[in-house]
Amino acid sequence: MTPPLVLDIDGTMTRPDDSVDPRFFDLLPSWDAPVVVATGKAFPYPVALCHFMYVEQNVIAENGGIVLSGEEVTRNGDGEAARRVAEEYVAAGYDLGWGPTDLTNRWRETEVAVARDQPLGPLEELAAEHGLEVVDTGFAYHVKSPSIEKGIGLKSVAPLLDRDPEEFVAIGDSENDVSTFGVAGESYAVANADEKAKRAADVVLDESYSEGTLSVLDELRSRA
Ligand SMILES: O=C(O)COP(=O)(O)O
Ligand SMILES: [Mg+2]
Repeated sequence: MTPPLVLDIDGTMTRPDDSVDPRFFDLLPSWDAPVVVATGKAFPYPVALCHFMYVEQNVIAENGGIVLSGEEVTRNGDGEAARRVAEEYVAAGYDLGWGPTDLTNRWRETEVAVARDQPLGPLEELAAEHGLEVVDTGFAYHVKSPSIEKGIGLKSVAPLLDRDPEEFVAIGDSENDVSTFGVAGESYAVANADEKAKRAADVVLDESYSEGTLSVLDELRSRA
């Protein structure tokens, strides 16, 4: 029996150029267990990814700020506080770093993302003043509620899929996957993962990015 999966997107389903590896479009629709996409990205991104991969929309977005399974959507976290941090950060002369369109925050509801080329110190200070934290995913700084994590999202999605969280195999690349690794029964960090993810994972893979993730899926299928 192939196990249910909880997969991170950036750094895990993607190739080094940040594109999603097209092999998942062939592999995941026929995976005979639930597949949950768990990401720090704004909600529309993973929903669209599942739609175009023709995979059921089981999504943990915004690091657990929004959780979707079937028709059920739950929103958590203090988006208002995160937006106040962003306003004060910009008022202090800094920039969120995404340019005039800033789609990543326009579609984000429960946290704020800041580009990694922006100053981190002042952002962390402002976040702490508002009871929030900053998580570095290797792709962006996320200003978020400390109590919201992907792992908590997995605990809420699993029963909706008639599964225990421990049945899931988790694959990820950064500190925002550590909580998922703690909840899933089996966890893998791709070779490009940050130190926190590598320390938290059961296994650190030799291969990076989607190559690493696909090697795990191949192995899981051979077990079935
Ligand atoms: O949005 C990010 O910064 C990272 O996204 P991820 O959690 O899918 O790696
Ligand atoms: Mg990632």
